[in-house]
Amino acid sequence: MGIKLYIAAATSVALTAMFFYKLITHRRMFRNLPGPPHHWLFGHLPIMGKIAASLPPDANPQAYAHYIRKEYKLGEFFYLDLWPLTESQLVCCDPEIAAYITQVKNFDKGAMISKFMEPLVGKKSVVALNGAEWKMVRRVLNPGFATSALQQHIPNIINDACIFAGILEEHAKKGDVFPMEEHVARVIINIMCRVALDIDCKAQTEDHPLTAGIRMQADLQPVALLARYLPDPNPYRRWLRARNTKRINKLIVNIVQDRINKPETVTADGKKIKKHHFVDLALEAFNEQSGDGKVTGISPQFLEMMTSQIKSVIFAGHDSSANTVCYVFHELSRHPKILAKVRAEHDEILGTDIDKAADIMKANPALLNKMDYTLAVIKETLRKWPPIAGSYRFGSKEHPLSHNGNTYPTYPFACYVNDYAIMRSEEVFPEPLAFKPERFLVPDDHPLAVPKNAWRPFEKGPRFCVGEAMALIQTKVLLVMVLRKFDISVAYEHPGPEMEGERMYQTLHVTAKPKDSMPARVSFRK
Ligand code: HEM
Repeated sequence: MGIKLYIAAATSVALTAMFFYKLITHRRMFRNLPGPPHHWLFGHLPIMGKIAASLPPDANPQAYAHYIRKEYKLGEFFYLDLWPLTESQLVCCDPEIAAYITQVKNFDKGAMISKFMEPLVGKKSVVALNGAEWKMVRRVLNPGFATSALQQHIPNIINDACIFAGILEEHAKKGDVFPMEEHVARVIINIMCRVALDIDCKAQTEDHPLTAGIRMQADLQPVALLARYLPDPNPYRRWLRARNTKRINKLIVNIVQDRINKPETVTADGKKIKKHHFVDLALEAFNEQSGDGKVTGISPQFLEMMTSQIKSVIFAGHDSSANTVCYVFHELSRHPKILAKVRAEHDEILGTDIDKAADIMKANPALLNKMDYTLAVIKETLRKWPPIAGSYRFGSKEHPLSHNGNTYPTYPFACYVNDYAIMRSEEVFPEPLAFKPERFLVPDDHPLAVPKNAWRPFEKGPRFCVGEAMALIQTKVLLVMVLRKFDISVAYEHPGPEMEGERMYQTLHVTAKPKDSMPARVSFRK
């Protein structure tokens, strides 16, 4: 007994000593590094706490580093000592430093991203993989989202947008207030499922099990501040998530198996019909890489890889796109002159008969490429309201940061390329809180012109968003089908918390979702 006690006491003394040794050496790393005031015992945790307390409790944590930078007048980059809560960070708020990390060196994705995304998309997701495995999966993903494949989907995207317009029409007749994000998310899920899986899950009008599973999984993500860093403390939620994951996986595996067993489709004269759905193109690409030209044994590993990628595109794609559409509606509702210019552009390109717009676009999808002003509006929305704040990368011993003649370590830090801070920076985007689509239309020597590498809502470099083209196409189509028919307004029914005067601030969902899903009212255009 005596010996056991002695061993227990000695172990706890040794563990405490190790903890304090780690604490002191860790905190000392920050002595000469730029950053906000540093506490010898707590590092920057009190600063994080202070900034979090100054914002609404459900504000998306992607904004924290930006507000720390503003509050402490920090420069192009700074360090945050957040151990033991999470990895300590090198926060990058400058386009050129961001380019160094993501475009020039393309540092590996960091651990934070796997922690947050794994419950949604599995262990083998393109979003979190690195090295050769990532390269292989990315090659599999690219063809399904290339512009040539997407062109084939435009008629169906238009059909989904027409159903969405019909749903808004019902709301316009009722004059009710409804959560806009929920409707937009459903139309986008439908589009994603068509493009990725070649299924019409009728997400806008029926409760397909896949739609329900996807929405439920997103809603089960823990959103409290600490839950982003620590394991989910709610065992019931963890169980629900695991059960829902099994259901979603089963649905997707069945779809993939059906596609594998599906006979080749051929034309009357026996030629193979070119495939354009992601699931088929991904299967083809996997086959090519496996070298035998045919999927033979469907191994559990293969199915895990496929399921993970399908979930990745659906989760990475639907939430971010839906949130973007909501913020476009929001900005246009309070900028009537900009809205009038968008409508005028649609009239000019598609004619003034709104009911013919769908057929005209279907007959000539290239018309969407002519909508320069609409594109500028979408880009400005993504600048101000990026659904994903940036990229977490592992620092590298071999590649420190050179800045103004000095060298700074990137290792052992998580390099957080903070696109949110870059795109809301006064020095990079004059009047960052103003909504100015003309930033994207002025010549390079204009004071408003966007500096190189500064607009990065889809990130840049080899790991830029695989769905960028698709996100832009579906957003344009939805705007065309809706804006000339309806006036949309944000309709919070009660006063409540705000961020920088914004009632519709970004909260944490899978990406950055508008507060309370954007309560909205729709009326027929006056
Ligand atoms: C407005 C809509 C969207 C925005 C703002 C957006 C933004 C981003 C950003 C910032 C990243 C990089 C994340 C990081 O480095 O950790 C990313 C990656 C990714 N996005 Fe998107 N995205 C959007 C829509 C989509 C769509 C529609 C898809 C579906 C195809 C998609 C699929 C992906 C995938 C698979 C990755 C991981 C790429 C890789 O690591 O190689 N995204 N997205």
